[in-house]
Amino acid sequence: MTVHIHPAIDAGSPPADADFAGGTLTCHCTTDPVTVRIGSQVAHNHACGCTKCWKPDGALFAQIAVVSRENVAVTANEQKLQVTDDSATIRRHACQVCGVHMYGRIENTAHAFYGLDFVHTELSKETGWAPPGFAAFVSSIIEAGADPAKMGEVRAHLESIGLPPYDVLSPVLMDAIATHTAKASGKLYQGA
Ligand SMILES: N[C@@H](CCC(=O)N[C@@H](CSCO)C(=O)NCC(=O)O)C(=O)O
Ligand SMILES: [Zn+2]
Ligand SMILES: [Zn+2]
Repeated sequence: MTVHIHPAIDAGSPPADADFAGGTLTCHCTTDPVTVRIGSQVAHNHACGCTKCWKPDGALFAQIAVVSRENVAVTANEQKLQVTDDSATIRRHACQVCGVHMYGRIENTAHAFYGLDFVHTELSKETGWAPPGFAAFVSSIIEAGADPAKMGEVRAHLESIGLPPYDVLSPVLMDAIATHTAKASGKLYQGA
């Protein structure tokens, strides 16, 4: 079986451009598309298997990265955006017409990732974005209907294309969350 992860990832991601300063994300509407200007490079780009992140039709995974919220600006047709789930930590702003998620924002100031927005770089025509470096929430693809018997094959394929598979986030991000929690509870000195 050939495993298809995501069209942009299957095609092979171009390398990051060291001087890359961002680009414009455009939704899939053929008329009056929503556009979002990203004013910097992104970080922690990854394949995400969770059920909440937007995936192109037929894709097993989403491709999603983070960027400082001050570098995210809706530049056209903002009236078409609606939050998919008000109760989610990440408030995903989706085009109501085509369904594409344009950015996800954390409004909880106490959250470890407050200040970061979640974006799908494949919505931009520019090249030079940081490519995905790992796969997160891999087991979650089962929740979306993937065959549990195929998980060994999916994980082996992710490894083979340089995306180490994790069932939560990457160790770097999980350590960042735990550090934030430990500082908040006083187990770790705030200045560490
Ligand atoms: N099994 C669940 C997991 C969903 C989940 O926790 N997703 C993560 C990662 S999204 C980007 O990497 C998360 O942080 N979610 C918070 C939120 O969505 O608000 C499932 O698959 O649904
Ligand atoms: Zn749209
Ligand atoms: Zn996700």
